[in-house]
Amino acid sequence: MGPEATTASNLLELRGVNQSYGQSHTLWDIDLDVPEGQCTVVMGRNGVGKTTLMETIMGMRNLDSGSIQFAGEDISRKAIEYRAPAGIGLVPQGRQIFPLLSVEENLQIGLSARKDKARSIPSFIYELFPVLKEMLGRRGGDLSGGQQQQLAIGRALVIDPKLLILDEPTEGIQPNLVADIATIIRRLNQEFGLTVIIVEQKLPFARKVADRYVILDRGRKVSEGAMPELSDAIIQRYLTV
Ligand SMILES: Nc1ncnc2c1ncn2[C@@H]1O[C@H](COP(=O)(O)OP(=O)(O)OP(=O)(O)O)[C@@H](O)[C@H]1O
Repeated sequence: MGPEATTASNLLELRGVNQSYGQSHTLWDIDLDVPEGQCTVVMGRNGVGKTTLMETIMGMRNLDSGSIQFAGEDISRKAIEYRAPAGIGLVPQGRQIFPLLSVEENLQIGLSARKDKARSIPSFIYELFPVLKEMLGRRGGDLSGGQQQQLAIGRALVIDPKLLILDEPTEGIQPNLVADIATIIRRLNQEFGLTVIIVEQKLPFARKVADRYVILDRGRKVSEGAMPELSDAIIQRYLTV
């Protein structure tokens, strides 16, 4: 970044984060800056700790050491129940739609985490995803993969988050629908001003939606930068299987 570039302030900042599953040390000394209003993609081969990092940000995993600042507040020791109302929404890996509940009930589950305890689904969700409105009474399990992904994103949005985390949103989605998901993420980021973190394996998709990249390898951050700086040498070293 040249000296003339203005530095965006960080909505989320991790410093020296370590995390373990029992004896297995998974995240090592992670520093992560997530600039407000930008889309950051987290990449890396299978099993390097990407999902664990997202779950740590959500408060689903305890820190061994280090700190997490969100919107200027230290949330390192705050419980998971606090983090959604504070403004962090998660679209989990595999989507985690409740198959026997209706679309409407799946969305209402997201509402319970709202700070203001609002009872109704914000109308912008149906503007973004008209198909959800048409299918409100249908069971989650009867939706197609692409529709379930829209439902999972809609459920994360009902809390009106400042930060939206999507863990492999294109996994198991038909290739022709992947572009739709890219468009949705772009809109959320640019029109709605949401700060976004995506975990993603598909490089063309990452290049399309993200401003910045971060690469993990065996639990450590090994590279980061503006998306155009992601070189073939880095791809070869850390991403190619
Ligand atoms: N609940 C758990 N208990 C114990 N070990 C776990 C648990 N979840 C993940 N791990 C281990 O932690 C490491 C990191 O896994 P994680 O799922 O975070 O990686 P990932 O980069 O998201 O992988 P993928 O791309 O396959 O989703 C792996 O070695 C995994 O086996």
